[in-house]
Amino acid sequence: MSERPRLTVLSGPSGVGKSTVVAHMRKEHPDVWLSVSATTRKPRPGEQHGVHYFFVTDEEMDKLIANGELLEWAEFAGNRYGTPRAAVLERLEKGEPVLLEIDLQGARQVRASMADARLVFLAPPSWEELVRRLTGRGTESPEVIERRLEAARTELAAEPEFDVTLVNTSVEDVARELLALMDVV
Ligand SMILES: Nc1nc2c(ncn2[C@@H]2O[C@H](COP(=O)(O)OP(=O)(O)O)[C@@H](O)[C@H]2O)c(=O)[nH]1
Ligand SMILES: Nc1ncnc2c1ncn2[C@@H]1O[C@H](COP(=O)(O)OP(=O)(O)O)[C@@H](O)[C@H]1O
Repeated sequence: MSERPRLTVLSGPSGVGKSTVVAHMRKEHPDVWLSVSATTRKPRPGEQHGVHYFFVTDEEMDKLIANGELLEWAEFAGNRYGTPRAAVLERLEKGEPVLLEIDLQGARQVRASMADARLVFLAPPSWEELVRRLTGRGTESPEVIERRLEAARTELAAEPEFDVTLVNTSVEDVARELLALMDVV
C-alpha cells in the first residue's frame, strides 16, 4: 500500500474497452470508486442518470464550468464531458483511491493540476480491432463512429505522454493490472 492513494486516470480511444474493463474491475471490487462525469451526450439505452453519467443540458454544463465545479472538462466528438471536482477531492482527502475514465484532453488537464496523478493508457491490440469493437458495439451512427475514429488517431499518437500502457487483449488481465496499479490488490 502506498502512503497516499493517487488519482488514477484511465484514457484511451473510444471503443477500446474502457467501460468494459472498469465494469469488470468493479464487479470483483465494488468498493473501487469511479468518478461519475457530467455530459451533454444523450443517454444510450440502459444508461442511468447518476450511475453512468450525470446527463445535463448545455445550459447546466455552462453553469458547472462557470462555477468552477469541474476538475477538468473537454469537448469530445460534439459533446462536452467533465469531472465533478468536489466528489473527487472528498475521496482523496479520506484516503480512498480514485479512478477517472476520461479522454486525452482531460488527462492532460489532470496532469497539469495534479502532479502525482497516474495516467494509464488503454490501447487496442490493433487498429482493425478498435474499428471492429467500436462498430460492433452498435451504439453509434456511422457518422459518429467516423468522428470517434478520427479522435482515436490523435489519442493513439499521444500514448507516450502516459505513465503506463495496458493493451486490452484480455479484459480480465487488464482489470487485474489496473487494480494492482491502484494498490487495491
Ligand atoms: N475529459 C473528459 N472526458 C470524459 C469524461 N467522461 C467521459 N469522458 C470521455 O469521453 C469520451 C466519450 O465517452 P462516451 O460518449 O461515454 O463514449 P465511450 O467512451 O466510447 O463509451 C471517452 O473518451 C470518455 O473517456 C470527463 O468527465 N472528462
Ligand atoms: N478485451 C476485449 N476483447 C474483445 N472485445 C472487447 C474487449 N474489451 C471490450 N470489448 C468490446 O468492445 C466494445 C467497446 O467497449 P467499451 O467498453 O464500450 O469501450 P469504451 O468504453 O472504451 O468506449 C464493446 O462491445 C465491448 O464488449
